[in-house]
Amino acid sequence: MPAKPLLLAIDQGTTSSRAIVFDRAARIVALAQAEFPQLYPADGWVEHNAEAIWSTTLETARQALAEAEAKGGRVAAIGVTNQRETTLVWERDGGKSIHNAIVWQDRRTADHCARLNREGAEDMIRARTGLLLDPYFSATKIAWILDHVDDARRAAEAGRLAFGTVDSFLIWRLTGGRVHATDATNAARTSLFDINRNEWDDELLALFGVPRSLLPAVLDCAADFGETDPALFGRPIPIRGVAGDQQAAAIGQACFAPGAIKSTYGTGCFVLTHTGDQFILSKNNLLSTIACRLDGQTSYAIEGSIFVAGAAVQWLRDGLGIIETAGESETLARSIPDNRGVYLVPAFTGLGAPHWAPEARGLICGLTRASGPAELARAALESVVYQTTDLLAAIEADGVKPDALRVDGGMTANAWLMQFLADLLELPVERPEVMETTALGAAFLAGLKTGLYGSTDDVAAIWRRAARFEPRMSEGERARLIEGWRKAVRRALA
Ligand SMILES: Nc1ncnc2c1ncn2[C@@H]1O[C@H](COP(=O)(O)OP(=O)(O)O)[C@@H](O)[C@H]1O
Ligand SMILES: O=P(O)(O)OC[C@H](O)CO
Repeated sequence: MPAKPLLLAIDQGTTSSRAIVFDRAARIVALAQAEFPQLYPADGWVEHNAEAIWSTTLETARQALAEAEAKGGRVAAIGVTNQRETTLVWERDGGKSIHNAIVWQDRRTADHCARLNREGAEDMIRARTGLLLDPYFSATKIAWILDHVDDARRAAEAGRLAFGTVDSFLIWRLTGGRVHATDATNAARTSLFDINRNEWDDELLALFGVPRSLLPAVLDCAADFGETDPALFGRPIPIRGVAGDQQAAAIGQACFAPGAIKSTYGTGCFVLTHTGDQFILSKNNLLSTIACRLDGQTSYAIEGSIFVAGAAVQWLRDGLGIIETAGESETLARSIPDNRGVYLVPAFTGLGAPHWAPEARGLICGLTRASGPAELARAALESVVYQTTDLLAAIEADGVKPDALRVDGGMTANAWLMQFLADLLELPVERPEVMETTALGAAFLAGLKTGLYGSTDDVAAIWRRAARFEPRMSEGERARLIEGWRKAVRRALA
């Protein structure tokens, strides 16, 4: 009998690299994870060492693969998913990165963006890419590397350098420098890719000062990304799926139909709503982006990002010291009957969508002499929910009406929070059995290309719900709580 076919997902995230092997039924067979250092060389700068990204990826992939195959299966293909926007430039000869990776959170190119904004470029960028003009995206990070590393611009123009987001860099390394490719979802986060025409855009390249010779080929999410160098895993393994991590999570949540929506609650929170094969330009400060591209068919999404979600709970633990574990936030929140008028706006690094207010800072209001750890913990958890209600209001104002929210990420372990979320959104909240939805999405893509799954319907049939939270709060109570939050946000913005 042939060995059971397995899929290896490489999930290269902001704080760690993970490798997970799934069987066809989406059961986890093996998992390995390795953290790597965050580098903060100057105020607002965030970098990763390219070799640390590579070595943790290779090490965890080898570990998970060996463990899974020791149990009797055989990895048939690899899917790659990654922190998005993070930018690398490397030498085509030898593959050495010419600078640390500049991470998505890095704000060093704010001036460059402000200049382009003054020149009136934002409308054109928005219409073609669906993105705002912001240092978050790759284009100005590439230009910064070319302008700050000796001889880089000349080398780029001579075709000696390659650019890639993390997926592309890993594919280059995994294939021994034979494949320079990315997928449409990652290309869509660079500000250089026209998501209507599905092509790199010469005017955007000229605007940001990026030579075309640097760019990878853009493939479907389920496609032939080459075979791994046999020296890495003892045999060549096909790479057949790639997607940015938030898009991969939407795929892992089987969000394939217009209106399907997922929210990932990790350090930050990312909400993606599928809008079908229509590119809808958000009129409410959300991003429009590619959800997935399969068989040349592009589907789109509207995305809202919140910078502080689980990070507020980390602050309760590491900043205030009022809890020892993240799970204790739930016990504290449950210990009081309501929020007693206390609100926290966790604008620690400004506010993301739909406010986009980098200058806003956090505030706590409504304190009385009786306020204590329970009120603060409850306010921190509630803030994550209120921010999601702001996003959902913007999504609905863009004309999309979801009928349930699929959630994943570390914070969704908190059942109190999930119930409060359902109550405030007036929407059922669904938590899946497999919480590793990002890795699962990458595995699904590789499985689609290798024929392990015949279609996205096969994938959707595998998705299983573990819990469903139904809204049950009265309308009056809900309106009162949201009004309190809106007042607090107005104060933070002022
Ligand atoms: N029971 C819980 N209640 C509230 N927050 C939690 C709970 N468990 C974990 N978290 C938060 O979830 C985050 C970790 O989630 P994870 O999905 O691993 O994030 P990331 O991928 O961004 O590192 C942390 O910020 C942690 O504080
Ligand atoms: O690595 P994560 O999970 O923090 O995700 C990062 C996002 O892709 C940034 O856009």
